[in-house]
This record gives sequence, structure tokens and C-alpha cells, in this order.
Amino acid sequence: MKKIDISSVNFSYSSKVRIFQNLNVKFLPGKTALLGPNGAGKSTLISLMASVLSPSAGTIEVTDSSGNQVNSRQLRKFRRRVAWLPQDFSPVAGLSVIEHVSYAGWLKGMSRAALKHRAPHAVSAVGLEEISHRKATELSGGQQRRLGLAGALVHRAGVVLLDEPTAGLDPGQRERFRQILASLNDDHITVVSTHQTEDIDGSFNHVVVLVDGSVRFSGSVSDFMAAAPVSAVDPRDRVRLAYAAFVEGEI
Ligand SMILES: Nc1ncnc2c1ncn2[C@@H]1O[C@H](COP(=O)(O)OP(=O)(O)OP(=O)(O)O)[C@@H](O)[C@H]1O
Repeated sequence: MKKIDISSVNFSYSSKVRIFQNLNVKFLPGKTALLGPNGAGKSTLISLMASVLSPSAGTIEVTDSSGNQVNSRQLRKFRRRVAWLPQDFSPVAGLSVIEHVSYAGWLKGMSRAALKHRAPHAVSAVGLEEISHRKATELSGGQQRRLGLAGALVHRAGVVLLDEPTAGLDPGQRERFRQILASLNDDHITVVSTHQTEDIDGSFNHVVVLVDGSVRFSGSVSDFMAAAPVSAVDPRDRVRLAYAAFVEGEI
């Protein structure tokens, strides 16, 4: 994948609540941390990129490495390129863990043969292999989050959108998520919305900061850290200070 291009996008949930007005932002290959305070519009932006919401104006377009483009109005084609873990993921009743992940892949057009190999692999990657035959609805909240992640990763999409994938995970599982993230192909575009700024240095290539529906920063992690107004030795402190400054509008 070469880029996902969000151009002149407007979006409102109702005539009273305008979320985006002329939003322009690009997501590039590699891992992008999508940051912003509660209500900034991160989930809305991810849902627009996943094509489950449609902009009232503007375009969302994916360009692959050969230069071919597909936009979010060409739904079927677009969705096959995009994997999505929603913030409020909840499993389909009646399916086991392995069936659930296979079903997610089938919805994206994967063949049975590919699923036979890929579904168990995705289940193991998130550490659910020992309970792969349990009913998905019987899992704990954190286990369900990992199930959703396996479903998003099973079809190796060129664009991977993960909305707060580590919310509710214990420290061991957050570390596992960091390893999964590290294993994802940097030729693909991975966008992760998160409130955990301590994970950014070392895990991500790019940062986008969204505040009140506007992009306050979009660039590399190193440029983001260099923008911290106070020099701090610890990279995690630099990320935290830069983030606070962009949110407060000090930069
Ligand atoms: N279904 C909806 N109907 C109406 N308003 C909504 C809906 N979903 C979100 N909003 C509003 O849109 C704005 C952006 O919400 P969104 O969930 O995109 O923010 P967020 O940055 O993901 O927040 P958080 O960090 O709390 O998850 C908020 O003001 C929210 O109240």
C-alpha cells in the first residue's frame, strides 16, 4: 500500500453535531498512532476509513503500491483492502473462537483453503489457541478484544485499522500486542488509535494528533518528539510533553 488519502472530508452525526469540516490527512505505510482526547473524533475517523460511515463531502481513497486507487464508495473492493477492529467489538453469538476468526476472514472473501491455515495462526498470534473451541461470547472482555484483533488480522489486509486494541488488556497482553504490532508488515498501512502514549516510541513510525475534529500534528515519531517544548531525556516523557503541547494548542 502506498497511502490512504482523506481529502476535504465533512462528516456529521446529526445537523447539530459536526465532527469533521474539510478534514485532510494522509496515512502512509508503516504504523501510525492516532492520538487525541476523548471525543476528538478518532473512532469516527477510523469508522469512515473502514467505510462503515460515509462522508457527506470529500473522498477517502486507498492507493496500492502499483498506483491503483479504490475509494470508499466502491464498497466491496474497498473493504477487501481494509481490516478493522472497532472500539465496541462484540462477538457473534453461537460461534467458537476459531469459527469466529474464520467467519471474519470469509466475510473478507478468503478461500476455505487459506482460512484453514490462516485462522489457527491468527488465533495463536493473540494467545487464544488453548480456548479456540470455546464459545466466543463466553470469553472475558480482554479475551474478546484479542478475538477481534485475530479477526482483523486474519486476511492480511493492506490497511489495518485498530480502534483502541489494548483497552482493557492486562500488561502481559499489552506486551503481546506490541509484539503483534512489530510483526506487521511495514509495507502495509496500520492505524492504531490509542491513549497509551508510553508505547509510541519504538512501536510506531508516524503520529497523527486529532483535537476537536482537526489534525494538530501529522508526521514522523521523531518529528513529533522533537516538537516537545521542554527537553526531556526519557523518550516517553518527550512523547507525553509533545502530545500535551499539541492538545493544548501550545505548538
Ligand atoms: N453514534 C453517534 N451519534 C452521535 N454522536 C456521536 C456518535 N458517536 C460519536 N459521537 C460524537 O462524535 C464525537 C467524536 O466521537 P469519537 O467516538 O469519534 O471520539 P474519540 O476520539 O474516538 O473518543 P474516545 O477517545 O472517547 O473514544 C463526540 O462528540 C461524540 O459524542
